[in-house]
Amino acid sequence: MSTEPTPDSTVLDEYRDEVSRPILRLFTQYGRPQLHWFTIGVITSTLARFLGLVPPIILGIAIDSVFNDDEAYSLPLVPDGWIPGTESGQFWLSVGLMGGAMVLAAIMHFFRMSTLNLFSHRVKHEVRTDTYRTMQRLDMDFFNQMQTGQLMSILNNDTNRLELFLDNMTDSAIQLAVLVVGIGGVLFWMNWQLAFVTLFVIPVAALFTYWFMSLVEEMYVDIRQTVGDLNSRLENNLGGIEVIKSATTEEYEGERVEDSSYEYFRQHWRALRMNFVYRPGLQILTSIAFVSTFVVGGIWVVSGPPGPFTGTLSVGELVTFLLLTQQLVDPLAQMSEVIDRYEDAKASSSRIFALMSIPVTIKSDPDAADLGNVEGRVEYDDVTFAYGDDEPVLHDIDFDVDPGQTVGLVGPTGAGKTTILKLLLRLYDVSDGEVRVDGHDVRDVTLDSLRDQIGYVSQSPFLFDGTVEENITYGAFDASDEEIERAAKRAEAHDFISKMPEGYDTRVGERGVMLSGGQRQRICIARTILNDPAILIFDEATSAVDTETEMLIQRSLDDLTEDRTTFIIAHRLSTVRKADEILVVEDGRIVERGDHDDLLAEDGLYANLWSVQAGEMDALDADFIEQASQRAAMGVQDED
Ligand SMILES: Nc1ncnc2c1ncn2[C@@H]1O[C@H](COP(=O)(O)OP(=O)(O)OP(=O)(O)O)[C@@H](O)[C@H]1O
Repeated sequence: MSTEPTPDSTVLDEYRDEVSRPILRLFTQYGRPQLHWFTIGVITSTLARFLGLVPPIILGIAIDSVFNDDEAYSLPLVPDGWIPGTESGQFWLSVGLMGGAMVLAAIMHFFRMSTLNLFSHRVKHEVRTDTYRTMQRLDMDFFNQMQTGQLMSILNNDTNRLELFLDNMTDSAIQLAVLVVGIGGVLFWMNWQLAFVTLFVIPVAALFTYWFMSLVEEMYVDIRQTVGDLNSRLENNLGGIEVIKSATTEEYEGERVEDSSYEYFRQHWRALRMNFVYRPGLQILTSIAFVSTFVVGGIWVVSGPPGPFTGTLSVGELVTFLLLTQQLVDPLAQMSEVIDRYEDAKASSSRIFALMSIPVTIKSDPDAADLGNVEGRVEYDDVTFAYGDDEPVLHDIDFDVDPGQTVGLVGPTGAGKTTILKLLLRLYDVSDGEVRVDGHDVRDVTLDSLRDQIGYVSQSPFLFDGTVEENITYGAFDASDEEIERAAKRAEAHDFISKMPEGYDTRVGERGVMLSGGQRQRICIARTILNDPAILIFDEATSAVDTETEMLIQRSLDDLTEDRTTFIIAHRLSTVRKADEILVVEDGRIVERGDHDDLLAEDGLYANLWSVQAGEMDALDADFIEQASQRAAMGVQDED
């Protein structure tokens, strides 16, 4: 069974170790704004528990004074003048007081549950939204290392654990505190000697609990981590279900899920086994308290004070003692659940706070200026870049682009083309050198104002689950129907959208699965056009559409790109042949630059790539080549 730490567990562990007192922090940071609900919850819970003590006390008094006639009827905190003189009056007073206390306790329980649940749900809501907001601002490096399933597990499972802890545990802890203090007080007030017999278990239970907590703390951290690992595995597999089916690896994946699930089971079982010792242990302790009280009290009532004890004990007092002891037994035995939830919540909140304390390096400087509307001059000044601590993938990248120019980036796969443009969006910061837009270093302007000026159609177009229209208007939410349609027409998307059953209202499915790759690309292009940025980046944006559609898209984008700085990354060299300048990237360096004709004349890598593409066509069917050359010739004539 694999217990290798996942990369994301090491990222989180690093920061988790620095999180101190996560539960206290949870209360101070997120509980404070909801303090009023918490306070009402604590007060009503306390009152409800105290009211719960009234019936046994009244019952004891009634047994001794009304039924046995041993003692005068007297109630604590009630002046004797208020008490009826007749036995039947005292009987009905007892009934009324017990009934009243029970009804009041029920009302208090209603308020206790409503307020504590409101408190815990609000805290959970705040923690979850805050964690999400913080998380989405973290650096791309972080997302590269973390698994989506782990993040989902923090946002969902861990925050749910907090809620479970906050409502149930707060209530149980209050119950326990009130009962220990309240019952302890009443027992001491009634008969301090017998109270010692009943309550000696409390310090023993506290020591036992401390021992248990110190043993299970780390186990709960491991459990939370394995839940995340299992989530990641499931998330990965569901995302790759097509690959699994086509590679017929269902059996293999079934085993991998089984391994992850078994690991979760194993970790959980470890903690549960400890619980199996702790829980009955507590039960034994509380039973000892009950039985000892019964034995000592019983002997006392029947044949006078045993051993070192002195004074008298009535039957009513013993009944009250036993009923109250019984009330203490259950909550004490439930302590294990409280501890369980507490440790779980502690592990969860330390993961949440660890995530929140991860430093963000790609952020707007406090003195950062607003970039405003730009002309579109872009300069790369001797840029070197490495992902994380890896070897640099870009070296001495140096080029200038005038406003309105179109620049093509070509080169072998993995050469660094996409990375170059990610630096312009400031998804990563350069290791050395500078990237400037209109003369401003991208690190000196606010991130939002920079990214607002840039439209990026990525290599793997991403659509949100929603309608076509929602996807096109993403980021330009108040665009009119005409604007949406115009953008779609320019992206050559309007025709296929109109043919869909519900047109622009057609749902695209998760990640746009109900559309073809080319359709997804065109919707992403329409989205970018609608946002109307000054700088456009098309990263293999038309790689999934056929050459004819690509030509049509290019033609309709011509006037759009005319006065905007445009970067086009393409493997299909015909896509960039019209560019003002083409940068040929190889192994993270710009090895050639110039326009199409210059580069062909240079007879270097570009010319080779061009011949390879032409060479591939030689190997194709003669008819197709004939038609394709005619189309290519048409495209060239158009360009001319
Ligand atoms: N997030 C990342 N973390 C670490 N290395 C990365 C990451 N993304 C890319 N790389 C590496 O950086 C190098 C350049 O990748 P990049 O995606 O920029 O190449 P590219 O020229 O755009 O390739 P392609 O044409 O296949 O899209 C590659 O060696 C790649 O493995």
